[in-house]
Amino acid sequence: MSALLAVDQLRVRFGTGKRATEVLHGVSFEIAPSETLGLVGESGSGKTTIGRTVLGLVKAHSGAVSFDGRDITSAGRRERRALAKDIQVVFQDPYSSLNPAMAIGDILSEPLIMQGVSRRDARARVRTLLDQVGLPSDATDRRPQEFSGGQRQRVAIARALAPEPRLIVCDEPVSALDLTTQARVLDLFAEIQQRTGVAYLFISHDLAVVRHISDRACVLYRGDIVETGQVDDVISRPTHAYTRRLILAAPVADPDRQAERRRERRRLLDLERSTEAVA
Ligand SMILES: Nc1ncnc2c1ncn2[C@@H]1O[C@H](COP(=O)(O)OP(=O)(O)OP(=O)(O)O)[C@@H](O)[C@H]1O
Repeated sequence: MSALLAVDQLRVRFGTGKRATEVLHGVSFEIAPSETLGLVGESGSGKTTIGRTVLGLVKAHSGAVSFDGRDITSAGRRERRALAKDIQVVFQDPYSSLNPAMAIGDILSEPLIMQGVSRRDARARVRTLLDQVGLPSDATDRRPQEFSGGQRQRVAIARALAPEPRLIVCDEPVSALDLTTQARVLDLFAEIQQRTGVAYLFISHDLAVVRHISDRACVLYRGDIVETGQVDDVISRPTHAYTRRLILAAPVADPDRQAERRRERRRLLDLERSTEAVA
């Protein structure tokens, strides 16, 4: 695989001196062009920190992150600006990620104009973007608060697509949406990938969501990747106890099976705790 993004032995620490805490302990993975890599793990495992490091918002303590062969970790301001076109982001909360004072047309055209695109071309591009994410063209004059959560997330996706990026970091982009809207937005991500060839680093705590969208998946546990593979293999043949627990945590309709899964999850958790106590 020739990697679009390569993360190699990434360590991230927050704080300094005695107060420094390491939250990523040497994480490595790659994403190929047009591929979706799902990054799954419980709250606090370090998923967002990985995404923010890829976006250049968090400094690596050691290790390397390279995009298309260029080292991102040591990129200066000018290189960062160039990379910002190639690597975009969609955040979890469509309510706080869009400026409520701006009309959708301005939200989408402003970054293009800042890149030197003429106002006229930017307007035409905004119409195409709205069409691509399934929003009506009259959305340009309306403000974010006039839209539902799912529609706002479509605007956020359109904004990420505007500079024609090659990678989008999707940080829990459907977690704030109801289940039906989640499925529609996930389908939109897949459709956009087919059309544009963009790659995704898809961060989620939800294994079902990761399974729906990803080609491969990495399981992150307390700052370490404990499992990597084709998403169906990771789910059908988990090798790490934490992955097994994660799978058992997903709800099933049958109450007897649900109770059985709960017991098995508790057993694995007790086993893990007793192993930690011995260590
Ligand atoms: N700026 C920061 N300063 C200090 N600690 C931080 C900072 N950002 C994150 N952390 C800590 O790093 C750890 C990993 O956080 P991170 O947000 O990456 O986890 P996560 O897996 O994305 O969790 P969640 O799903 O809850 O967002 C947590 O213990 C968090 O408190």
